[in-house]
Amino acid sequence: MLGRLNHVALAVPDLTAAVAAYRNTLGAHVAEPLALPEHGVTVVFVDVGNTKIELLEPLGEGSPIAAFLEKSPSGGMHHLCYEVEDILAARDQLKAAGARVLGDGNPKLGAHGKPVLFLHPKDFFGTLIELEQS
Ligand SMILES: CC[C@H](C(=O)O)C(=O)SCCNC(=O)CCNC(=O)[C@H](O)C(C)(C)COP(=O)(O)OP(=O)(O)OC[C@H]1O[C@@H](n2cnc3c(N)ncnc32)[C@H](O)[C@@H]1OP(=O)(O)O
Ligand SMILES: [Co+2]
Repeated sequence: MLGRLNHVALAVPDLTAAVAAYRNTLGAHVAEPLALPEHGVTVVFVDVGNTKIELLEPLGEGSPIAAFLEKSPSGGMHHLCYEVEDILAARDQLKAAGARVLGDGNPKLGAHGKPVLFLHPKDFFGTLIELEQS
């Protein structure tokens, strides 16, 4: 089922500061911020060659990462995103195996304009998993 690691997401309290640190201190290739109001975040992708780092900042009320940042005010690793060839087949296989698919279970378009789903962190040893259709 799992393909390549598409990105590792880091929730940050201040996206501007995180972009400056990655661009200037770490010398990384940093893309422009992308507001995703339907997901309650603003994201910036950092290309590190073999995968991407997704820097996430809350956007608007009720952001799904607000509670995470309340628990970890300086930020932290938020989720891993794996690519899957067929996200609906993957979803059905995971549900049949008893995994919890978050939301209404239907894929939404993510930051790359491809369908994504999330799996509950409690079902995967404390790590929030995102699946993105490759
Ligand atoms: C899709 C656009 C973009 C992209 O890449 O294309 C993105 O990635 S957007 C990313 C932001 N969107 C999401 O994260 C959507 C999925 N997330 C959720 O549905 C919630 O955040 C959820 C259910 C994971 C947690 O919700 P909430 O924080 O309100 O619930 P709790 O505080 O009750 O947490 C329950 C339990 O889970 C632990 N938890 C929460 N978040 C994480 C996390 N990121 N990693 C690991 N564990 C997490 C939390 O600590 C609670 O544990 P407990 O031991 O019960 O205290
Ligand atoms: Co993501």
